[in-house]
Amino acid sequence: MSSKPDILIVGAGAIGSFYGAILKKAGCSVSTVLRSEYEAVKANGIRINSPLGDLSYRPDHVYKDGDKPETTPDYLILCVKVLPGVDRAALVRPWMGENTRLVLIENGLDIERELADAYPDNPIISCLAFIAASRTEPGVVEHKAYGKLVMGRYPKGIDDDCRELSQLFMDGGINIDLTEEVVGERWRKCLWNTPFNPLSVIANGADTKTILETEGGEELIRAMIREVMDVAAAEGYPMDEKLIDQNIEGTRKMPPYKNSMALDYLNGRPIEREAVLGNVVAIAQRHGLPVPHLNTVLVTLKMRANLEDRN
Ligand SMILES: NC(=O)C1=CN([C@@H]2O[C@H](COP(=O)(O)OP(=O)(O)OC[C@H]3O[C@@H](n4cnc5c(N)ncnc54)[C@H](OP(=O)(O)O)[C@@H]3O)[C@@H](O)[C@H]2O)C=CC1
Ligand SMILES: CC(C)(CO)C(=O)C(=O)O
Repeated sequence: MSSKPDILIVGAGAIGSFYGAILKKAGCSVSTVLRSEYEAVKANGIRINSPLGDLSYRPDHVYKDGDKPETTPDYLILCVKVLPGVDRAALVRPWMGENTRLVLIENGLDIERELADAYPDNPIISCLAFIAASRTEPGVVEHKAYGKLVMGRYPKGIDDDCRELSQLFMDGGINIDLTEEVVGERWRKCLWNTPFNPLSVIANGADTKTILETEGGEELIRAMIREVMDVAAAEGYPMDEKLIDQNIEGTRKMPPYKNSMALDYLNGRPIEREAVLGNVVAIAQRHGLPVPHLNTVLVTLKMRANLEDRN
């Protein structure tokens, strides 16, 4: 029996499968809850093609929605897309024990609240993933680059659970930044995701190079970043102006890149519009702050969704 914590990944897609592999490498028992890829993973395990080497593994248990587990995990890592109509609190309910720590590795803003409300006695660790990974076929994940996680206790602080989990990820070969202010870090990541992800969808799956090099593209991104910054400041998370240049310069240095929302759009999957953009606009409205660029993009995406009968 391993003395390492038991891990359960709910939603073992690109992110869940990859970080599950890292914890497996660190010696943890790692089980998964799957939906469409259940049969494939049960039969063949999970294959991860990665610059870090062969990270393929067989989960200790492979569950599907509706299964009843015999034990509950020490850490439940939730990695489903944050979508309207997906009740994440209900999704994890069968697997939550009294002492289970709930870990979110998901994009977006204000995405912890529904889980904190549903499980007030379970600690929540909120994480931001800086990684390029995607599913290529059932049970197969292509990890292209990066992998760092920024991690902190929600709503704030760093506790022993954060320290234990971050050490396990580091043992598995991943860089971790622990933060006292994970909500502020979500805002900081949204400086990038909130402009780039939705624009790439409106632009029919455009990559970062196309977005920045199209005439007027960089100006549009800058205006959107500034609006996100204004909303963050109104929420109590002021940020340095320099971050605008840093986000642009950093993106220009990357090879042309299609973010996770662009990939969802291109693959006909629902996009995380509300988590990444709608919530920012809603918070701006609460503060009476005009965010004309963000709002235009949001409404255009809603029109597109109506036309295509998607979310
Ligand atoms: N991919 C990336 O590079 C990055 C992703 N992120 C964020 O990480 C999060 C996860 O993204 P990613 O891994 O790419 O997404 P994927 O779509 O690859 O994975 C999501 C997984 O959740 C599963 N799922 C959804 N609903 C259920 C359910 N009811 N029961 C069981 N499983 C379910 C999906 O199954 P099914 O196949 O049936 O839909 C799928 O396996 C998102 O918030 C994303 O924004 C952040 C940074 C980078
Ligand atoms: C920042 C980035 C681009 C990769 O980590 C991401 O969050 C995404 O693809 O949605």
